[in-house]
Amino acid sequence: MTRPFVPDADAGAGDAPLVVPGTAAMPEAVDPGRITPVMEQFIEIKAANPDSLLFFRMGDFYEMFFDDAEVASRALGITLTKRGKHLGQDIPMCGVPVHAADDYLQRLIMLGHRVAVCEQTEDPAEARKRGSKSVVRRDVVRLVTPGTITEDTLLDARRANFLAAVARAKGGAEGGDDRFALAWVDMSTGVFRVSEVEGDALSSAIARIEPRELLVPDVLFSEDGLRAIWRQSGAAAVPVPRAFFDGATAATRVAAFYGVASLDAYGQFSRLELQAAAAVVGYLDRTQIGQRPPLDPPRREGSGGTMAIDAATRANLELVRTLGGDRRGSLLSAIDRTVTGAGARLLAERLAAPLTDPEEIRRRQDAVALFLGDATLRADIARRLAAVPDMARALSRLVLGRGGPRDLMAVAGGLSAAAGIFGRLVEIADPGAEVAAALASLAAAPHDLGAELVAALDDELPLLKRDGGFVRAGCRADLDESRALRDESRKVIASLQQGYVEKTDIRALKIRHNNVLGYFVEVGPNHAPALLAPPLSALFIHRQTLANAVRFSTFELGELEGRIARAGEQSLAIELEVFDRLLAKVIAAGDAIKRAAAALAVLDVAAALATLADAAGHVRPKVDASLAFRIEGGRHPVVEKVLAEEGQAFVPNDADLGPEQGVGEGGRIWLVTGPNMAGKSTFLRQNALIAVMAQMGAFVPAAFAHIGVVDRLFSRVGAADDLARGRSTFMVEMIETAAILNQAGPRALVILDEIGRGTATFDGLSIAWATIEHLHAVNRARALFATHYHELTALSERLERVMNATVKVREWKGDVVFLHEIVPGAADRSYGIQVAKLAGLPAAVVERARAVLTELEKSGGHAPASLIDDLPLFTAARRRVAPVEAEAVPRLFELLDAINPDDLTPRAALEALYALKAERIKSGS
Ligand SMILES: Nc1ncnc2c1ncn2[C@@H]1O[C@H](COP(=O)(O)OP(=O)(O)OP(=O)(O)O)[C@@H](O)[C@H]1O
Repeated sequence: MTRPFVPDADAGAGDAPLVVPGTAAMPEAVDPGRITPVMEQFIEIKAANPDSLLFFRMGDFYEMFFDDAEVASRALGITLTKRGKHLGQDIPMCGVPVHAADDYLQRLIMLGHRVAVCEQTEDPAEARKRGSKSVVRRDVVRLVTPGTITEDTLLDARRANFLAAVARAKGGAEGGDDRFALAWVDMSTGVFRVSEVEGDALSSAIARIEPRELLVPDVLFSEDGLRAIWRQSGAAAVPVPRAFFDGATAATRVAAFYGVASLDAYGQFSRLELQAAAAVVGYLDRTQIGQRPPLDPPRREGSGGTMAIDAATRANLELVRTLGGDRRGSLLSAIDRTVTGAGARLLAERLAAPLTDPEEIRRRQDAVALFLGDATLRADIARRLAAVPDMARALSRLVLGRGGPRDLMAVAGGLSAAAGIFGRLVEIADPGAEVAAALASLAAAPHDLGAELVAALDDELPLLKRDGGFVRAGCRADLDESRALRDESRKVIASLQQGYVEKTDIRALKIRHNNVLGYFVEVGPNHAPALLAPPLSALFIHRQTLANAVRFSTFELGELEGRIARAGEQSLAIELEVFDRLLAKVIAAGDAIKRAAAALAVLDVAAALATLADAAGHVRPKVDASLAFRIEGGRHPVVEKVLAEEGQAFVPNDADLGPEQGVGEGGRIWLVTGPNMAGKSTFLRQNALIAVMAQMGAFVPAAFAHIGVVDRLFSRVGAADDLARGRSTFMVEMIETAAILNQAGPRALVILDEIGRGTATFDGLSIAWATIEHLHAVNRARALFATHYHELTALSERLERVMNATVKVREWKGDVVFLHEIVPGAADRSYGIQVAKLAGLPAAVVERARAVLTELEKSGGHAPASLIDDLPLFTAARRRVAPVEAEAVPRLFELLDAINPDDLTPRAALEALYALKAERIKSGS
């Protein structure tokens, strides 16, 4: 029986299946009378899984048919063929071999498809017993979606793989704000979290989690204002029937998932959080088809425990990937020295959610300090950790029934490394709370089980348990016996062949094996007559004649075959029994194993941050509940690394944004002016990154740092286009600035880089001006503001907490030399022309720009009419336009004006291009 993708009937379910836009659909009309039984079976199963590509198992292949075949062949670049007819039409088909299916699955999942894996659920021999026309039973055993994968080959070892669901409570009739809840799980490790967020924090919460797949109630899927959030999340967003989120049954459904009567033991959850959690577990039930992933109980995350960083800030600071989407060049890749996948995932999680509790931060710092103080210990732990397999993910596969012998071995390897690491660290007198907690988890790990696994499993292991050969010799006497019998029989076959060669005098006679005939004797066609004729025909029974071989069976071979098969079957049965016994023990010890894996990840992160601090000269920041922000000799961790690779030094800089005695309450605002390329943006960002690193518990690239916890971090760069969302540069800039001015409080850290640049000079200047005044008077946040508007520096005279800072440059023989040093004061001029010269602008343009600048400066910023006429570039251009062409220009402009590139299909764009070209030819003739 296949299960349609519908919510539980008892959850007040409708019968709407989950439909993901863009996936293949089945032909509407089906005439079962005219199709083969297999096709009939396919159509039935496909109809129950309309939202997924159906991998239909046929022997050694997964086949796809109809639209699925077309979609998959295009996506995978595999050949599309035909198989039979349906309603008079050819049935398109393509297939992938089972042994390589993971690769293809991965590619389809990456492209946002979902795949229903349909297996043969009985032996073909069983089907034959029901009659020669019977079709092998098949059933969908699993739906593979981006957020529910567990295979190492499909997962990124160094990244969590979250499936998230979002539930909404509409604001009250009095116009209260909407509230949202998020629930997110990593099925591959068992993490399960829930959290409630205000409407304006939804996108930043999703940005922090970075889910691979996001379940959204279908009513919210296309809602204006939310659609952009789903799209921006980068996750595969899936509209899910509302019944998945049903509030009345949510708590019961989550409790049922854990097999408990009530969730009280797991903590208190809001109704909205339970709705999101219930959607997640409901979806897991549907996609895992009866297999229950080993999830930890849901844990509630309060919103106050971590630094709020919205999506734009995350992107702008390039925390986990660059603006271009690469991991290389991000803060995470610059600071990641972890040696295990689990450690890398924990580091990424900590970077995405810096803490706000100084005490908790201190505990993490203590662990880093411990490893920093002892290089030998650190190197030893890193070496041991490097050999640790991904225990958490192996465990998850085992519990889901998808694990093999190698997963058992991964658990064994992890446990034995855990024992070694425990032994190495337990001697330390005062390891600090974080390491002590990790050690307690390591101590509680099931070490005996680890030893038992190692004793039972062979050194070389097959991927699948059904291949056998994974139980170590000497582990079970009965297994050794039946293996000996099997191997003995193989020797008997070799001697039988020798006997037949002698008996027939055919040296080329061979005994071979295949799945159809079993063991058989094979000779070339020239030797066949001898075996077909008496006396040998009494011994050799003819089975098959091929172009280049003739095959026979014998009574003795048949006998032996039976013995070998029985021995083989018996060996495998014993091995599977051993597997199941070990598996049961591993599952029973699952929680302790998971805790040990988590402890190893914690140690990996602490040791890795210590390694980084040691190599890159980071110091332990002082983090407390004050409003201080004093950095001495701060550096940008990524730019410094890039410069170092080029053999250049980074110039460290100080920042002090904390309140100052005698200058009123609130943080200070540094207004940074300076030429292009001087290092303003680098300076701004480095201070934000230092805050993030300090609060995630890392040491920081500075000589000294004192930070009063930052509760919200904002970083904006003016004039960042957001064409994908269809907003103009300036609009984006203003929306983002508005968000800051509305949300930043005295604990926030605000980084504004050239806000106001995207519009006319005076408008931009006025907006920047008013923004600073507001930040100063209302938000009172600690802020860094970089600008090209030198006029703003006058603000420092009026506003007590606004300081001017500038980046030092030196002029040398008409060129500009950047010193990258931030000093008090305002820039005297912008050096834009010198920078343009450095960039290689043609000398004539640079010269002319200098002349124009002098004129403009003389006339106080207004372009005198004489200047326009004098412009040599314009006059030159005017001269070059021939009279006939000049006439054509307005017409060309007209054509261009009529074009709206955003509305054009590729074909219309091409036609527009032809029209322009035609006009040009007309004017030239
Ligand atoms: N402290 C520093 N030490 C050494 N090199 C630096 C430093 N700061 C910046 N640089 C170098 O200068 C380059 C330009 O820096 P940045 O982009 O921060 O300048 P900017 O003043 O913001 O320029 P623009 O106004 O054009 O955006 C960087 O790519 C880096 O190579």
